[in-house]
Amino acid sequence: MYASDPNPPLLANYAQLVCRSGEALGDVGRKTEVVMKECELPLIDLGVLRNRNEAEKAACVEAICKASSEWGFFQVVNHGISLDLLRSMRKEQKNLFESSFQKKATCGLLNNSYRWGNQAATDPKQLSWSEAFHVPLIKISEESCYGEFHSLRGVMEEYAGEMQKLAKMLASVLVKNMGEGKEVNNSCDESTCFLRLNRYPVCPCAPEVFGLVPHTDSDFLTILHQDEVGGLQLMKDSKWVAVKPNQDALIVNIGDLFQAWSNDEYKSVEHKVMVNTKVERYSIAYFLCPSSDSVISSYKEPAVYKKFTFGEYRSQIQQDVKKTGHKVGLPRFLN
Ligand SMILES: C=C1C[C@]23C[C@@]1(O)CC[C@H]2[C@@]12CC[C@H](O)[C@@](C)(C(=O)O1)[C@H]2[C@@H]3C(=O)O
Ligand SMILES: O=C(O)CCC(=O)C(=O)O
Ligand SMILES: [Fe+2]
Repeated sequence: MYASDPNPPLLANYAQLVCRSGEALGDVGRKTEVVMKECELPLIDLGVLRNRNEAEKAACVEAICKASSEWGFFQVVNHGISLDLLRSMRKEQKNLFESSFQKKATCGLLNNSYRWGNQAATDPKQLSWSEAFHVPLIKISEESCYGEFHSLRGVMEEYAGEMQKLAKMLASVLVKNMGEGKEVNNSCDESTCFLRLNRYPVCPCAPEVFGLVPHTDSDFLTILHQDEVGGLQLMKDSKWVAVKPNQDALIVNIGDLFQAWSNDEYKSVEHKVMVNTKVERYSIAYFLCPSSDSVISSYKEPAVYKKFTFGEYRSQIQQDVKKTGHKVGLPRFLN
């Protein structure tokens, strides 16, 4: 590795895993040989919610809730976030990831939130061929997070603010549809939410290695801004389908907390990222999370899941990942 090499030592990590587990890639490789069907996620025009036509507004709300139940995923256009801001954020993200692995890993950037691969993996199927900065929103305004990357700060602050507004608006639509008096908004703020900048380097072992291992998100909902490369896949009717990138749209997905609160009405769907041998990929995810002491319980009886706090949920996940190498998630809390 050269001192200026931007890539984390994923190949060495991977080779070590293949030797340690003593197995060929088996399953992972075979499954991905199947040619994927590309799907267009339900497309929702949020511009409608800003106009005065009540019937159109009601139809838009219905479309959001239907997609959240049937897909757990949808894409939104006319979301109110300027395309210039999305472009600037992407440019800054690339500039940051182009710096050396050494710098990203050791210079305390973005609250020391840099991570790569999966150091806890004991099996090639648990490896994620990617690097990320997983940043608490509350740190985004701190100058000390940016080192030499001065221009990233303003853009990231604006981006996080806009994502926060959009996520809360969508959450409020979903909550109102459940007929709930409660609001998600009170427990989610700058001190509880996260922005995750992802980079998926070119992978010589593609498609046998995941860019990001199959998982559900552990939050209320996620807003994803992906580039034009593609690679995101989700479970639909027990099959993996590939999401067709749309540069005008942001992708929204339901997380575990909304699934539990809505008593399985909204679905937190498993998704993963595939990598390829030719071109790197970038994405940014915004996670709408509550405080650790927030209680998550079904809005109606009989409840599918036991009551839990977000803190309890997260520590159970960490414990499972440590013990078994993968997240168990909601099934741990079934009644
Ligand atoms: C090894 C893991 C880290 C992760 C939980 C997991 O078991 C599998 C997916 C990872 C992921 C991806 C999306 C989110 O960024 C995240 C916070 C989550 O809920 O699942 C991470 C987890 C993590 O980074 O701790
Ligand atoms: O990069 C992507 O498309 C998905 C990222 C993701 O699932 C995550 O960060 O939780
Ligand atoms: Fe995810």
